[in-house]
Amino acid sequence: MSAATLRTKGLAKVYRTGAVEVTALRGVDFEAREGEFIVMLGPSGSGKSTFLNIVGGLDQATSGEAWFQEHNLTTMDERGLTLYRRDHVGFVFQFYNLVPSLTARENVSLVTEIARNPMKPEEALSLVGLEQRMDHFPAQLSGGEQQRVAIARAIAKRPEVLLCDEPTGALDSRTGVKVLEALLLVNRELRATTLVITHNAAIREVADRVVSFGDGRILSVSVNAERKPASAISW
Ligand SMILES: Nc1ncnc2c1ncn2[C@@H]1O[C@H](COP(=O)(O)OP(=O)(O)OP(=O)(O)O)[C@@H](O)[C@H]1O
Repeated sequence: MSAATLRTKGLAKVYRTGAVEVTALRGVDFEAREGEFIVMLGPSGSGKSTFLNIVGGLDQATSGEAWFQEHNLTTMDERGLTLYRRDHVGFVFQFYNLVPSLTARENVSLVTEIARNPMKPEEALSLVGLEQRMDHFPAQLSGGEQQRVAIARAIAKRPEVLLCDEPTGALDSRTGVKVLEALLLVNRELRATTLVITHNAAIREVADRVVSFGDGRILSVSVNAERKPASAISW
């Protein structure tokens, strides 16, 4: 069994806004190995995005620990977290956040220009099946294609960790399946540890493991003895 890429222990997060406190995470113990594909389910407000943001170095825990390989993210300063995000983490969100005035190729170049060991934008776009669309602007692409550009942008730096928050949330079933296929392919090709948050329970079938959140905790973890291909699911 390969070593843990991500690990948390007693991870807790309290948001304070003025006098109001919201406890988003209440002690989460978690481990993800190299190359694992993990689907995270749970009701709205159960802490999934907060968890993803902390292991992605976008937010700080209130207590507990989060580790990337041998690096403790919870004691890292801002600069360390910036380098961690830049060099090791790819993010994919529900809304693609592409620059409208740049082509697909140029959107991916934004990342490859600052990464340490990037692939060429063309290689990343080919991996997600967009070799014919590199010179199109976002407005000339469908929602699913725009999301695949966003995936190409996230993976062009060859991240060890790929974090996806509702990547198919804005897409219909057929388009969402294509996006899921792209995620599964890059997970296989790059061996990036991949965490996918979704409200869509059908997606659980493609995962190695399924983690269910509830009220700031992990309520259950299940292992899929058999994984379905994305083409076998719909919603
Ligand atoms: N920046 C913030 N400031 C204050 N409270 C926050 C903040 N971000 C999240 N919360 C609160 O923390 C709790 C967990 O939110 P989080 O977004 O992690 O849940 P989630 O499971 O991802 O929900 P969803 O599925 O709706 O995205 C919620 O009660 C939310 O209102």
